[in-house]
Amino acid sequence: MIDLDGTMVNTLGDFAEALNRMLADLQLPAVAPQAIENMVGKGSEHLIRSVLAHVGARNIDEMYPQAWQRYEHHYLVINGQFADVYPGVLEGLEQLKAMGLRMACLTNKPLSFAQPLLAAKGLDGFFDCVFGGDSFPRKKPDPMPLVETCKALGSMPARTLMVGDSSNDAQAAHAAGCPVVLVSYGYNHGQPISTVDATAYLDSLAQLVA
Ligand SMILES: O=C(O)COP(=O)(O)O
Ligand SMILES: [Mg+2]
Repeated sequence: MIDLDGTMVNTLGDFAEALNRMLADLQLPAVAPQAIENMVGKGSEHLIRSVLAHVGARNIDEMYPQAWQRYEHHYLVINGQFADVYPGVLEGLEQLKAMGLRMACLTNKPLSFAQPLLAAKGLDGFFDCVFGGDSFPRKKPDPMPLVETCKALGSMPARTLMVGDSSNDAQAAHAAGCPVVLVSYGYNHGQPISTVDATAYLDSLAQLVA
């Protein structure tokens, strides 16, 4: 099970672009990409609410439905244009595929954002299934998405590796009973990844099989 944002694709540019187009529509000030980095990983609603609070919006609950509608519109237009696959990802996925392993992409991103992004970056062919933050009633760090993904893969949690970039992924994996490997270059809410308990830490997905 491989996470998407911060693990396979650096989507910070996409988030910044879609959020700033949303903020312009709402006549609110823009946000810097560095400020967004710490807010990514807990799904779109958390991200939008955090950004609205960051720019000093009032009545966030009232504004939220329109903010989400503008964000979704803009995100789907720009999806992948300001995002890059991290070095070593393609190599790592090819190595895993060559071992005959079944693979799932498991992200908190909405499924309607995740699928076209994987396709645009040429990563969709590696995965037997793709699940988003809206595929199950609860998101990571809840263990539910991992438990359900293991079922879809036909694999026991204890024999199913989660690969991610944040404490969200690790917490969900621990609770689901899955081993977890974390990459050092992702987002992790602004905290060093070494502060999060994991089976191993990698600087590149190309190191995973070794
Ligand atoms: O919070 C998001 O939208 C996505 O985050 P994830 O791909 O790291 O799960
Ligand atoms: Mg992530």
